Amino acid sequence: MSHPVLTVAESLKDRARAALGSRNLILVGLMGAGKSSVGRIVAHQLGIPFVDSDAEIEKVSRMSIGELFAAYGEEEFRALETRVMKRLLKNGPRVVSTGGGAFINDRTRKHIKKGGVSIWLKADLDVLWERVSKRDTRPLLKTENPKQTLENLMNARYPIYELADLTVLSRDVRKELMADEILQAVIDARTESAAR
Ligand SMILES: Nc1ncnc2c1ncn2[C@@H]1O[C@H](COP(=O)(O)OP(=O)(O)O)[C@@H](O)[C@H]1O
Ligand SMILES: O=C(O)C1=C[C@@H](OP(=O)(O)O)[C@@H](O)[C@H](O)C1
Ligand SMILES: [Mg+2]
Repeated sequence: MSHPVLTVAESLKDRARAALGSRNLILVGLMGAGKSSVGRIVAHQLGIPFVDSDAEIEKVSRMSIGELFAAYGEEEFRALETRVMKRLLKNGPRVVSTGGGAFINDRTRKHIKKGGVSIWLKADLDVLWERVSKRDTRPLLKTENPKQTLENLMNARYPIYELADLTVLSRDVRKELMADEILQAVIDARTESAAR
């Protein structure tokens, strides 16, 4: 017996959830790209846990990211970030939002590559600047010319973010739309690899 007419198209989230399987979905990209806020929505859509590596680092250290940088410096922060990321990626599926420098660190990037599907939220300088300039919580931008610092970070880091499995363009549209585009990218990647 066949039932073609009664087949209801699976929703975007069901298809993305099936495509992800037990892998983690790891959001990477520069400060202000929307990793933390959009990542939470994506996890909710998929019905899987959400973790933000910065929030987790703040929890284990009982310090803010700013306090950690001030007290121990960036190098120590990166070492802690590597350990925390390794632990967060052990069990999937989860949506894991990283801090902007995590994927740039060779050791952390290896854990990310092994731990699931990485997706780069790519944005242009003005979009990022408009967002990050509203808050002063990011220690790397406490410089004389923070917009120039952000541009320097873009130039240094974009070739490395390119190594992520997928890329989605982050721009000023509703965060829910950004989340849908991420789900679609996960589905498309699965379909493409199955077709090969
Ligand atoms: N698509 C979007 N449209 C408008 N504002 C956004 C969008 N995505 C993120 N934001 C805002 O930009 C700021 C930085 O976002 P956040 O999720 O913290 O980025 P990240 O974790 O990548 O640094 C937040 O205030 C957030 O609400
Ligand atoms: O780009 C970076 O090196 C950093 C990004 C921050 O996270 P967000 O990208 O979520 O702002 C935070 O981890 C820290 O301030 C360092
Ligand atoms: Mg964040």
